[in-house]
Amino acid sequence: MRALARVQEWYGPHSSTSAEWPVDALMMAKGETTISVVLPARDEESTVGDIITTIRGDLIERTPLVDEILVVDSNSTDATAERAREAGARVVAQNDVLPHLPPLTGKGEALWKGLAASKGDIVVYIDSDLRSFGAHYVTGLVGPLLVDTGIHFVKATYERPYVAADGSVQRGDGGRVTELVARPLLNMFWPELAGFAQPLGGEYAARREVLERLPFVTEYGVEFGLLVDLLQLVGLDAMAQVDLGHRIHTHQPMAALGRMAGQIMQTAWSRLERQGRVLASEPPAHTLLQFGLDNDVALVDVAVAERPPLASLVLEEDLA
Ligand SMILES: O=c1ccn([C@@H]2O[C@H](COP(=O)(O)OP(=O)(O)O[C@H]3O[C@H](CO)[C@@H](O)[C@H](O)[C@H]3O)[C@@H](O)[C@H]2O)c(=O)[nH]1
Ligand SMILES: O=C(O)[C@H](O)COP(=O)(O)O
Repeated sequence: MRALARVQEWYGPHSSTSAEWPVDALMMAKGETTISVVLPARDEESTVGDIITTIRGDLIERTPLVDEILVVDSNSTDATAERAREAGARVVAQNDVLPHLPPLTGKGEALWKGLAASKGDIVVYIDSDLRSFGAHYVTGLVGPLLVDTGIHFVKATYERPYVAADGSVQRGDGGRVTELVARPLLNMFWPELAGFAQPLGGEYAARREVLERLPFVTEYGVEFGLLVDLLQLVGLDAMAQVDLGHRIHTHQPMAALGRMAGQIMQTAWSRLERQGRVLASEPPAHTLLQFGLDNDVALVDVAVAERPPLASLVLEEDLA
């Protein structure tokens, strides 16, 4: 656990640790508020089941804090959907949600479809590749929302080790795109968000009414886009941060992280342009030339698309 006292002033006024949100106290604060946990999952058969089993056992059966567990199967080719169903989640296929819309791809699309397919007043997003998950991830994220009506969004922070293939652990070396791309960009252009220590982390919770008013960038631009757009929509004072201890997940190879970095830079550019802070004489290129170990070369597309706020879609469909 971080020495929170030392970093509290940087984490912002609404910072806490998961230990400050015991489940019994949350049950008293919950009242009629309903809570959905939404897990995007692409080929996560080895981890998704254990995460759901923990949520179901601790936060539905033992203490009924959570009302719904929804897995969005993001075009998996493995047994993700079966493992999730066996463990007790409702599973929807990403492309089966709002099927009249042409499908888009990636994690942002999974999260937007998860919002559309879930019902809770509070939506908690949790990645499905976590190897360090505990029920305190969910209780920590919903705590500030249940007790303070002025808080609309809660983002996790944690220590992120790098776990090498041989099992050796390097403290502080995880989150490479976070440290090399996302945090420098935020510090340059949205310094109010610099206190979010893990801006790319996949664990956060928000009120449905707020999420439905936000556009969702597709692919891996989604977390960066949500943070910047939330700052504009609700302001920093409605955004909280909770320390969940540590986070271990499945590391992607460097080339995949290069593509992720490209998508995040495209997202940052789109927000700078939208906020009138850069004037583009031509749009940024969205191809990335990548070199492999054996001089193999690939030209990949790192463009991101965007889903409109869900509330605007519902309104359009109501009017049609
Ligand atoms: O097309 C996709 C890609 C990923 N995922 C799921 O999204 C989660 C996170 O994806 P992952 O590939 O594990 O991302 P990371 O390498 O862990 O990237 C980090 O940085 C990303 C960019 O901000 C965030 O989206 C991630 O949550 C965060 O963990 C996992 O459950 C995936 O199965 C999908 O559902 N669909
Ligand atoms: O947040 C990040 O930077 C990416 O998830 C990569 O994380 P990793 O370096 O721990 O694989």
